[in-house]
Amino acid sequence: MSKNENIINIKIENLDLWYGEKPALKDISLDIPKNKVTALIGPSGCGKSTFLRCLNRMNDLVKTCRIEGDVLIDEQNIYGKDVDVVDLRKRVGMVFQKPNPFPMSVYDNVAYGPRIHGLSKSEVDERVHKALEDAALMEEVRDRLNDKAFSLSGGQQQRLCIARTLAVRPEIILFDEPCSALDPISTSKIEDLILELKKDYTIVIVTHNMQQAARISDHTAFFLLGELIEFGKTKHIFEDPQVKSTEDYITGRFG
Ligand SMILES: Nc1ncnc2c1ncn2[C@@H]1O[C@H](COP(=O)(O)OP(=O)(O)OP(=O)(O)O)[C@@H](O)[C@H]1O
Repeated sequence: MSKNENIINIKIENLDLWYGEKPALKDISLDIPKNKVTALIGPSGCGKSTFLRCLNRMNDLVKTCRIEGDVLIDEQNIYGKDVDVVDLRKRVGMVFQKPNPFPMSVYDNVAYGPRIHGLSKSEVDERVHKALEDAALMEEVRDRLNDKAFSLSGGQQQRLCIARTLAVRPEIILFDEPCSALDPISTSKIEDLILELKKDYTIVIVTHNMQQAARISDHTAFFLLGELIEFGKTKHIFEDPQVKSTEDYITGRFG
């Protein structure tokens, strides 16, 4: 058993969310363990991305969105009045479905966050190199640091976005279907990387790919129509689900 086996990193309590009048999340309670990969699965529109975005308050950007309930990170309520959202998003990084590098060089993409946070030139340089190494991209871009980020392949761009996230040293990384725009080889590289990253980070990933959830996650949460139907160790969810709708979904009977 690893030293962090029982440490809860994110505690979600009775979370409800509405877009206008329409409920999108209903009374979700869930404990996300530290240094593990937690997968969020469920059919399209069930609220996975909405739930993920609650964890770094990305839904604050949606005017019609209203949230009730608590999200505690290391026991601090991130919806509390005194919370600095910029600081929160530094602690909780996010990688999106489509690689979204900035229109600048490979180096500047990764240096962007550390520069904004006021680090010195040598500190920035160290962060960029470490992040590119940790994102398993350095070998491929060592001689291309000044090239435009858009000149990289899709899979390389996604690892660049991961490096950009790592460079600000978050504690938690949220992945919203990070492989859906990638080919199988790039997907496998990102999966290997996620398994490597969980040693240092808590990871929450939305995926439509059942095999991917089974391969890389320690815990799986199954959502349906805005409700959390079942949550548990991935092995249990996939081999011995307790709820019929979970079984129907993972065996491909709907969704
Ligand atoms: N900005 C928004 N404004 C209004 N409704 C939204 C908004 N974002 C999502 N919704 C609605 O909330 C519900 C949940 O959407 P969400 O994107 O979280 O689901 P999902 O499970 O991630 O879906 P998918 O797998 O297709 O990405 C859907 O009915 C969706 O239409």
